[in-house]
Amino acid sequence: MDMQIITSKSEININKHFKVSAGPGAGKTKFLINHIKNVLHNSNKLGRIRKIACITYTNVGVKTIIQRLGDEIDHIEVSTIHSLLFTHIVKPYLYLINQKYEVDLEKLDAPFEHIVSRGYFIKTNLSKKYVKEDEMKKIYWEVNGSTCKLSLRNRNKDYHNSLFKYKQFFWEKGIIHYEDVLAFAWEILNSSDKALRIIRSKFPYFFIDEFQDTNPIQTEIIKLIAEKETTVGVIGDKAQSIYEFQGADVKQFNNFHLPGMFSYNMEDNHRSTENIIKVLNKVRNDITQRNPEGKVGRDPVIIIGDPLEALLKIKMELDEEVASLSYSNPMANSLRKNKKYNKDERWGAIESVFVDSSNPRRKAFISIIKSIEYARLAHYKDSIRELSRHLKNTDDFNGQQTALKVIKELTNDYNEYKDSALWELYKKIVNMECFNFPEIRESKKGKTSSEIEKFYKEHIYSDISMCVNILEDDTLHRTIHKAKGSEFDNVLVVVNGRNGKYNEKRDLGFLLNSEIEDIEEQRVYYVACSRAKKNLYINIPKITEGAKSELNDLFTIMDV
Ligand SMILES: Nc1ncnc2c1ncn2[C@@H]1O[C@H](COP(=O)(O)OP(=O)(O)OP(=O)(O)O)[C@@H](O)[C@H]1O
Repeated sequence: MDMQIITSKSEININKHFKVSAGPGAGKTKFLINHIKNVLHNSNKLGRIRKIACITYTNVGVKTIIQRLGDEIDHIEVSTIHSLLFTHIVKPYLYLINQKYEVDLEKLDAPFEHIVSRGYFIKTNLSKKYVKEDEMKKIYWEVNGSTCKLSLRNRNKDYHNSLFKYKQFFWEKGIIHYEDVLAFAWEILNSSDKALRIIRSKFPYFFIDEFQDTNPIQTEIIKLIAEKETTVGVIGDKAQSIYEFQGADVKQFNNFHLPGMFSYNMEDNHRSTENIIKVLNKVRNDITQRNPEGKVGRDPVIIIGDPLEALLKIKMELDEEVASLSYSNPMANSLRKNKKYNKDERWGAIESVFVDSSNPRRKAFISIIKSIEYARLAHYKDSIRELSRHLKNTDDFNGQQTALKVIKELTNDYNEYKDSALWELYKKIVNMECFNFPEIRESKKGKTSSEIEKFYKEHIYSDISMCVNILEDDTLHRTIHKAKGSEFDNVLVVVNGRNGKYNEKRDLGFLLNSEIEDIEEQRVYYVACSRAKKNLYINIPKITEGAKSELNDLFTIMDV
């Protein structure tokens, strides 16, 4: 079938599978909203328990779509793929395949992000096979015959049995990870006609936004569901595929085809000004976007110097809100907290920077810090969930009531410990007597302190808390990965290099020598730039004369 050009307002056949491909700001999400309304008004397949499944990549995306649907949310389930599959397939039907996995079904509540457990890793024989603990972040599932198999990214060897054993330590506690949800759901649907029939009958329409970041198992699940009864629609943009590290594979979107499927394209960019679209068109070779509303603004700016100073300067000049989009969590947190990013410090995920020889204490402390930071952003659900699993005693509400009390106290007293050594928070926590971990033996006067005592006494709370990854970040200062699908009037894109080491050829490559089809990092910066409606700023630490003359005609170049 040929590709047809549509706009976000076009009406298409509601009972045919479809795929929409288009660049940023083309109106894909707007089209999806209009299409859902079209289905709601014209389909006779919907009912009280027969709904449209509308899948988006993050919970922030879910919120956006719900807002954009307005009052018309009956007969629609807007959800992330993990949440939908967990609720409708894994939770009710895991028992069908659980003989093999032995998940504690009584304790199974909701899926978790996989955080590498040193304790469980040590209990496997993986280190004897020269697998490093850190590599466990790269664990993934792939379809293998009628079941799924565990592997490690970038490793060809078969580690399935050992990885399975590692995972079982979580499963026997009722903990399953997001990646497990997809694997379990696929296996259930592949082996149970009943489960497949039920999901098709619950969802006669299945639409998926941001499909360029689908992973191979998700694609297989969608194909199974689409075989009959359910109409599937996928929407995406190959240049916005930025989750390769989580197993997303853009080929899945490019090659996605269903029998009888219609393919559509959209050509315009309704979001940004002509000046910004010119930059986007320079980065991208496969399409040239137009600016149908003729929006014109100021030239984008390359601003050289410290990111926080750049942000403050732009805010002052525009006298408007400015969103900052960074590659790493610590940088995003630093701009949100108005605290300078120090590239000489050891930045990284909190799990990798937090040092403590006692595993229960380390885990509890990481959770306590995460929980405080989530609560400060009013993400109370995540905050309570993080904390309640470390409490000494549970209550009638699975520890949630006690967790809430603790969180309230810790957030009220935030100013007392935020700029002090972690030791302040540690003493506070010990006094609360709510957690179950061994206390740190403090050194006597004049004696050398242990590494652990030093760590707690030499690290400032606010530095460590910068390493917390905000799960569902809807603040103005986020990582680029969390800005997918969003848009802001004014955007500052922070390009500060890998681990604070800036290399112009590599880091500004998306503007100087674009290879976005091959280099994910360049796509990430492309996505960031395309979030801007009115004003785009790109912050870099320095610039060469060569780059200046190359970028002069599209950008204003200035120092902080
Ligand atoms: N036909 C249109 N006329 C005017 N504005 C439109 C039209 N279609 C979309 N828009 C506006 O353009 C902006 C981008 O639309 P939308 O978010 O749907 O694009 P998208 O293709 O999903 O973007 P991305 O992939 O970059 O997240 C939104 O502010 C939307 O309201």
